[in-house]
Amino acid sequence: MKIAIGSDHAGFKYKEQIIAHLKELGHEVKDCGTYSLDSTDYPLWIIPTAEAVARGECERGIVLGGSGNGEAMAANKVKGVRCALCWSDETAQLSRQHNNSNVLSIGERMISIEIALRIVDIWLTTEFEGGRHVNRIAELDRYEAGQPMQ
Ligand SMILES: O=C(CO)[C@H](O)[C@H](O)COP(=O)(O)O
Repeated sequence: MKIAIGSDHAGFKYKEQIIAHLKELGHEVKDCGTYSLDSTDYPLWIIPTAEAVARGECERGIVLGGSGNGEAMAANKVKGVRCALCWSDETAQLSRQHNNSNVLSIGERMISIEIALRIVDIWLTTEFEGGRHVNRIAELDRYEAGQPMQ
């Protein structure tokens, strides 16, 4: 799978470790930065990561920051992106099964690297359930396309 990944300074260390992990698993990685621990603004790196997924260059994306909150917000500004902030096995699993998330957000200051890597593994290998969730996502897509909810 081709995976885009991006972080700010607060997610940089885990980004580097997750890149190594993904490569060990045989995935192709597009590193969208940042490239150092120097303080920076997360939208600069997260939006391009999400855009790589939205335009189909990458199948999935992973974004990281201190909490992962702003990173999820930034990624979800990009049309076609469904970014989920995950902090446990179950949130990672459900973000795929119910939400068909195509971008994963992780907060480096919130969880250990061991949990982060397990979340990545679960998120990459869990399938979307479909069924009742298909229409819910279609409703989001319709709203994103400018159609009224009712
Ligand atoms: O998680 C984040 C956004 O949601 C950022 O990584 C965090 O706000 C950076 O904080 P600081 O500039 O204090 O290192």
